[in-house]
Amino acid sequence: MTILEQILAVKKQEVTELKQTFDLAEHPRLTPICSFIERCQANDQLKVIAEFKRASPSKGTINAKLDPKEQAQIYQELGASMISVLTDRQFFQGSYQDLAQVKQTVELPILNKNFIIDEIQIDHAYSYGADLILLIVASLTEERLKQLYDHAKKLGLEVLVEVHDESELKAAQAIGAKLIGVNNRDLKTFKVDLAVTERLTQLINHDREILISESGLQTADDVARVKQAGAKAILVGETLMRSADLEKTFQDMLK
Ligand SMILES: O=P(O)(O)OC[C@@H](O)[C@@H](O)c1c[nH]c2ccccc12
Repeated sequence: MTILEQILAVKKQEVTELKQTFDLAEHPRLTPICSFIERCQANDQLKVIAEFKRASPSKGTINAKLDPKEQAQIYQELGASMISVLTDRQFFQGSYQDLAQVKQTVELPILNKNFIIDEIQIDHAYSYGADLILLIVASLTEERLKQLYDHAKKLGLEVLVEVHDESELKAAQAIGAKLIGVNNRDLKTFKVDLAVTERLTQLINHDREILISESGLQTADDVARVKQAGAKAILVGETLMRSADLEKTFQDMLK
């Protein structure tokens, strides 16, 4: 079994549990939804999506000591346009508590990073204050992708649709996705290659689709490369979570 298959098996169990324990009607959302798309449309500046990620299956523990509220506050002060919060417990050491705390701390859109396979997970994320959810094309059939996308939109959420190759990009475009995340990391092999962004950008309709380059970005050269390729935003996790001087790391990456 690949890691992705292992993760999806755990998600199936979580969905069964959630269906028994969680009901959106009993946990209404209290905060309005904060749009990322509007921020992207406001100006041409490259947007930074800063991620809170304690661990990952490919890297193990990245940084288990950081407090999500403090980290999110610093991300906001340094100019991040959105915060991404991993909420998977088993593989990424995250939680919905982290998400709720980040949402309470900052005035930025919050992206819930998880492996969504069922509507109940979307309801749950919505209830905890997520403004955007992630849908990973590689882990869904085209039919489920469309159903989950429509469910999220009905709640008023924005959806980041993640792709890694041409056929996945086609599937994202077929459902009308506006926010397209090109993951430079292959979720099956964990290999990172920024050429994935450079390849897929050519198939994107940049007038109506927003390209977000995700994963493996470390240096100013990396950032310049995906920006040059047409990325409107970058999603950075590990580099920020390992940084001992976030101000310098932001400056270094964006110079
Ligand atoms: O830590 P990195 O290499 O900067 O990557 C961040 C982000 O792109 C990565 O965490 C990610 C991209 N797609 C995902 C899907 C699920 C979990 C995590 C991810």
